Amino acid sequence: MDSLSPDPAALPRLKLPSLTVLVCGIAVLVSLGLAMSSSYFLLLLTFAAIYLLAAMGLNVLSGYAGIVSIAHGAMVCVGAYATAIATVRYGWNFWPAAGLSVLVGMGFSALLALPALRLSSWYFVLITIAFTLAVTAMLNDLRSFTGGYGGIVGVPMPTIFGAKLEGRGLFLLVVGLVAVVAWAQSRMMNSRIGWALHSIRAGAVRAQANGVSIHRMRLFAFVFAGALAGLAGAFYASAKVVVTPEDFSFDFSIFFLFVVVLGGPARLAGPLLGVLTFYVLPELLGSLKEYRMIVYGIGLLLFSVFLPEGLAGLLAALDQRFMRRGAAALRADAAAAAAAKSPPERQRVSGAALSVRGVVKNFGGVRALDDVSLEVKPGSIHAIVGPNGSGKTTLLNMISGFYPSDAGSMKLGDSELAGRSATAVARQGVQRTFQTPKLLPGLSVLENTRFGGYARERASGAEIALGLPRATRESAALDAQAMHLLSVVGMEKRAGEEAALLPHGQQRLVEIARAMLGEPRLLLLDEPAAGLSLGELEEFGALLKEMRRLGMTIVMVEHHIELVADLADAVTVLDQGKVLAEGTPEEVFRSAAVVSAYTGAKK
Ligand SMILES: Nc1ncnc2c1ncn2[C@@H]1O[C@H](COP(=O)(O)OP(=O)(O)OP(=O)(O)O)[C@@H](O)[C@H]1O
Repeated sequence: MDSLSPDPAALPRLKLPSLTVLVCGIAVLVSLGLAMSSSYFLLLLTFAAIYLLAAMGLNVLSGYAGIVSIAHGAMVCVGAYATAIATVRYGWNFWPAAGLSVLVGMGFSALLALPALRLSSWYFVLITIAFTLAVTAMLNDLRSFTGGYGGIVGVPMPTIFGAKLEGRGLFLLVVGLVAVVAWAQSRMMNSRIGWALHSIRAGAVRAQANGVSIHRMRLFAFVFAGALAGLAGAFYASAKVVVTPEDFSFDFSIFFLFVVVLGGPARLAGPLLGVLTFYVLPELLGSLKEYRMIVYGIGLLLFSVFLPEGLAGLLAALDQRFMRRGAAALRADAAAAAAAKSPPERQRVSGAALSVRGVVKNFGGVRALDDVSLEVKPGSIHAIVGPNGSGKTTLLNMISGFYPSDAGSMKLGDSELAGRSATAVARQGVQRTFQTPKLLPGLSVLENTRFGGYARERASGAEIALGLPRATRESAALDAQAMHLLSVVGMEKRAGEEAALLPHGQQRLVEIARAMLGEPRLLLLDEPAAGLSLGELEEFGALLKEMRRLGMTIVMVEHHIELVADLADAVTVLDQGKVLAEGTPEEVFRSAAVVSAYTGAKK
């Protein structure tokens, strides 16, 4: 067996059957729609598909990006009114009106994004509530435009080649759109876009360290959700023929959040399962309809205790129990096959010099770094050592842009790093690992490693969503490179497994592979050897030497003195925020001052 092939005995458990569930669910919906002769049921299923379209948008915003919005129903409402006003008052055809609804949904959603980029989540939730109430109030107040309480009557059906789509035709059209959106969404969420959203949800640090612009990604999530809400609104108006403020009461907005949360947030099949269980089922069981809000409340209580990952999470767990191969494992297989077929060459890296001069950092009254300077030569390994609390991690956090400096300069090659955000520093070619590994939970080893290539990917979001050749080629090539790097750190056999479940030492190796895929000009490692066994330590040392041979510049904070003595070209010793000594390992570790700082012995 090729060394890159995953070991079948350690094959990962199946993960995320979400796409399969979604495809089957859509197939069931279509079959039901085709079999139904009752126009009531057909209309019910049409509304289910419309709600699904809207909920899929909210899943990106609240599920994948983790931004809780209660204003989604209000977005559907503005979309519905945009189509109603354009068609009924101005005589537009349905299609341009639906286009307008999409734009209006995107516009309102982008407006709502502005406070979300600045406020804490609680304040933002309050703003979404206020927005929902304001939209409802406006519907009544702007009577001449919206028709007030009576609403707007006579919204036309869509037409295709002159033929009106009613009943089954409208149903199939909406389900067709749902299928297209689901297909595009599954591509996006299994690419750098989905990983970037995931990293924001998992904590800004992970996102910034990979060069993700948090503002841009959040704005994308808002605009995407707004577009789908607007489109769903257009179909809602058309299917209903009449829109009134009553349709868009407050519980309409809450309904979408329930559907996403109880269906399974950040899972492709979540909204489908949510709509089927919390809309179609209560409607079919007639009497339950009256008690819908009570059903939601009880559902929320039970789910929060027993099924925090929603219905889709339950399916994934069952799946994990009974099946062995899944999307993550299959992706790892494909990457292994590609890497084995044409092994990516280990290319030379153009490591940059790092020059830190007079850096100062205060935390309140604590001076964590006091006039610290160091020079790191390109293509060398520079170790930073010192007793606990001497400022080593603070220095790495400042170089990588996570802490602003109070004074001093930090230059990578010719570019100044001081004053730049962590995202900008990562995009300058600085990659880092953390004392406690920060991998993306729920994603495989390969996917986590692939995320390291985020800033290198050139295919646009649209190319990824549509699966255009450049995006597919680029993704496959990076998958193969990631697999190769995993083999370099000895983790290739675990490529399809969930990274966050591995022992810490192995997670650290995955983090190093992730950082290497970014082809960094400077690699910062924070205690990389912690938790490694003796054998792993030896392999790790060899790996760092190989990286240096390829030209990478490495700065590592490390307590393991033997490893530092074996690897480092230069060492800087920090003590109480000051540079205590610098030089080669031999010079530094012979210094009486250094021995005293470590042992507490008198000089
Ligand atoms: N975010 C922070 N807020 C307040 N004080 C901080 C913060 N980060 C670090 N410090 C303080 O700055 C000093 C240096 O801490 P730092 O974590 O950089 O040390 P270190 O050398 O990396 O220690 P260790 O080897 O234990 O990781 C300590 O006194 C610490 O308490």
